[in-house]
Amino acid sequence: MDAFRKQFIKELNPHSKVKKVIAVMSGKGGVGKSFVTTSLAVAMQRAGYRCAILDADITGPSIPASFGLNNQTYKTDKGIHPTRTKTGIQVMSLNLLVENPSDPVLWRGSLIADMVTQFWTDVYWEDVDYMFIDMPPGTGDVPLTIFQSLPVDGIVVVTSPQDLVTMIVEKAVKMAENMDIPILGIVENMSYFICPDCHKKHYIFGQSHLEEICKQYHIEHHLSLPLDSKNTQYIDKGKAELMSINMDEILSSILQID
Ligand SMILES: Nc1ncnc2c1ncn2[C@@H]1O[C@H](COP(=O)(O)OP(=O)(O)OP(=O)(O)O)[C@@H](O)[C@H]1O
Repeated sequence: MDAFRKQFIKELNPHSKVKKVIAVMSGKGGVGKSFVTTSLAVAMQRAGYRCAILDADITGPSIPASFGLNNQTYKTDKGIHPTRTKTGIQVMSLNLLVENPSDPVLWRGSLIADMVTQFWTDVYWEDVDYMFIDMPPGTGDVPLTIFQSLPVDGIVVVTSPQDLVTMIVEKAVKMAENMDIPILGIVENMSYFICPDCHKKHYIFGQSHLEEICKQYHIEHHLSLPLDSKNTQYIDKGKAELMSINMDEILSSILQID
């Protein structure tokens, strides 16, 4: 990281240990960024690494529900302890701190960015190999502040196959480039659907533009994920850790960070 960027980075809680930080971002909402964050953390934890999820999607925090987590945080002299999932993934989210998770968060951007920064400075993250940040959607003020405040080692961009999204994903890729943070891969979510009756692949949102984008921006790793109702059900029931999605293409890129 260059000296200019370093001066804005906030100090991690001195009791915490976090080796690598991966931000999962999308150019716009509704592409399944939280789903991909969850899938990456589950797959990486299954591969034997100690993982954490920092839920920075403050206005739509869906990570705790996908693991069936309720308010189980507590505070000691080391800081606020994150909640652990059944397989031991450490999770911190605003929804674990508020009394009523369905209350809307009516905060200005600066307050949201402050909250996320506090998840870095005040939470006690215990021996984390890979922390995944579920970023707020888009390329606006809040994601920008988070990228400037936290030492992100790499970015995974999530997209969906509509034509319109191509332009928006380019915005996300360019934002990463401008900040000089490497793009570890692009995940095209809901890329296709396999019909359970005829077993044919259907491209319900249209043809993919993933390869063109990756070629244009020299991004080596990309992955297309199907829309699979079995996985929606696992998430809805709070059993994300039972999903089996092959994320190897992106995991291998993450594992290459020095
Ligand atoms: N590939 C997929 N297969 C099955 N279900 C999916 C898939 N991607 C997302 N979903 C489901 O769709 C719903 C919305 O996904 P998610 O919460 O990740 O996205 P979002 O909040 O709308 O978008 P984002 O996180 O990009 O702002 C969730 O119930 C999730 O489980």
